[in-house]
Amino acid sequence: MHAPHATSAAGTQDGHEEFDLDGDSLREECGVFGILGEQDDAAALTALGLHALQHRGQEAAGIVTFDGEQFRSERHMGLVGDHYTDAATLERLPGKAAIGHVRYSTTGETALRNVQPLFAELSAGGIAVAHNGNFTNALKLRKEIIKDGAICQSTSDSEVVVHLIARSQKQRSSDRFIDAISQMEGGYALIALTRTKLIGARDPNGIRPLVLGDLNGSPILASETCALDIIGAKFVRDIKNGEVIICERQANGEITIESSMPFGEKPERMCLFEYVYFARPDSIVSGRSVYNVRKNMGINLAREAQVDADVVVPIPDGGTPAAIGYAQESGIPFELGIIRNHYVGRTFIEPSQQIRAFGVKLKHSANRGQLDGKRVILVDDSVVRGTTSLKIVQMVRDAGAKEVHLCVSSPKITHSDYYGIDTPDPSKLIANQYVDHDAMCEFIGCDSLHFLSVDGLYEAVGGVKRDPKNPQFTDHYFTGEYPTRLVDLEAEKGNIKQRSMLREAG
Ligand SMILES: O=P(O)(O)OC[C@H]1O[C@H](OP(=O)(O)OP(=O)(O)O)[C@H](O)[C@@H]1O
Ligand SMILES: NC(=O)CC[C@H](N)C(=O)O
Repeated sequence: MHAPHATSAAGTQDGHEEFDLDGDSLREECGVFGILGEQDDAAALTALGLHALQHRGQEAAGIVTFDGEQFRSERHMGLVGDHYTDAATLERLPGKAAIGHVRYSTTGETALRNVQPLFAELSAGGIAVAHNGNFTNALKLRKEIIKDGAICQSTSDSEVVVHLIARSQKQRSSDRFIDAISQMEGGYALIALTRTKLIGARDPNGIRPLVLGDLNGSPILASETCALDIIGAKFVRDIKNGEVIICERQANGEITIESSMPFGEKPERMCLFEYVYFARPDSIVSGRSVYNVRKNMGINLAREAQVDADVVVPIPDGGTPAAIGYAQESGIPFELGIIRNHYVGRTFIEPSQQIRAFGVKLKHSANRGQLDGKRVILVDDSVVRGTTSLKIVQMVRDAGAKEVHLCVSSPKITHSDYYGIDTPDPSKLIANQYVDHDAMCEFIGCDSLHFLSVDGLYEAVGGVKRDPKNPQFTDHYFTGEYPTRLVDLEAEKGNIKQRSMLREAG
């Protein structure tokens, strides 16, 4: 969960560029925001919504508006605040309707051509599409449509949906949209903007979140409720897993909302990592306060891993709510023994292991007064490669701690994600490098090492243990049980590479 990776493109013998679809570190996802409004300020509201969703993706941001006649698009590499705060940019994006996206790539390189929303001219008018998630059969479908004459403009999995919408024989844009997504597998929260409609959809398992909001009668679709809060919009409800929602501006100006369940109804399986790390603590995901759930994780961890110590110290920011829960349950005082430098953006850190390790020091520093001579319990939300833990344990020891115990408020990560989280190759996960628990503890350099159990995590989030026959959440990173087929991964024997003739400059 570090900074954006650089374009990972490598030349092949025949001169094509290959893009690694399987990055080497666990990172953010993407965020989507859309509004079908009444005022000519849809771009400004979308920029605010995207700003609130910035934690979900820091590589690039884009907004597409429709002003009644014309679609307008601005897509930039970098942060929302770098591009969408000045009046001139917003003036170039007039219109009452808009969708926007913040990106952290999971498929396709970090380049402008992959920045969303993607836009296409269809025979029935234009359509813009923004996607959080990852399709597990996009490469297979992409090969098929290219063979059939499609001209792909990006290397993103999301573009396949746009092509399938264009190829659909259905009449209404919403039916074309449903036709397209019914061919896709994987995890997605998708939103689309046509001349009259704002469309949203969640994958049948509901792996990725999407909520419906309302701002004075204008419907809003957003990845998280924090994007509604920033503009003073009301939370209406979660979009259901497998639901397609169509908000439409009728000829008389009235906005109607229609919902359908084209794939039938089944229980939701929200991604547990939204609760562990991704979502903002002030968001409500599937009816649960992310902050409270994280505190529960810390409470359950304190019950499972009882450590005799003087102080509980979070590794900020991710570990803070769980550390509060741990301290409350154990009765051990909570202190800010590590201070985070908020001016080190996630983008500061470059993707080589050497510089990434350096980045941890830039970001965190020891608050010696709270650590010196103490037995310290460090609490973090997750351990992926172990880079953060290794450095921070050493830092805390250097600050005079007598003992350092690392308590992690999620289970060991043993499997990669293919639904929108950019995870390392499984061989680079520390839990696979050090299968022996004591060896992992020794490598990290702590006196003891504890992970929350899978059941402890389930109870913290949903109140009950995991049902092994019908798991209530998506949890493959901890269990290896994937909720969908992994079509491309199986077809490409684990080595998913997407070939492109173009290596984009800049
Ligand atoms: O084992 P690693 O590969 O080091 O990854 C795990 C670390 O990454 C995340 O933090 P992040 O750097 O995203 O910062 P944040 O907690 O401030 O969001 C997470 O909270 C862990 O501290
Ligand atoms: N992290 C995401 O949700 C990324 C969306 C899409 N798969 C992309 O790479 O652009």
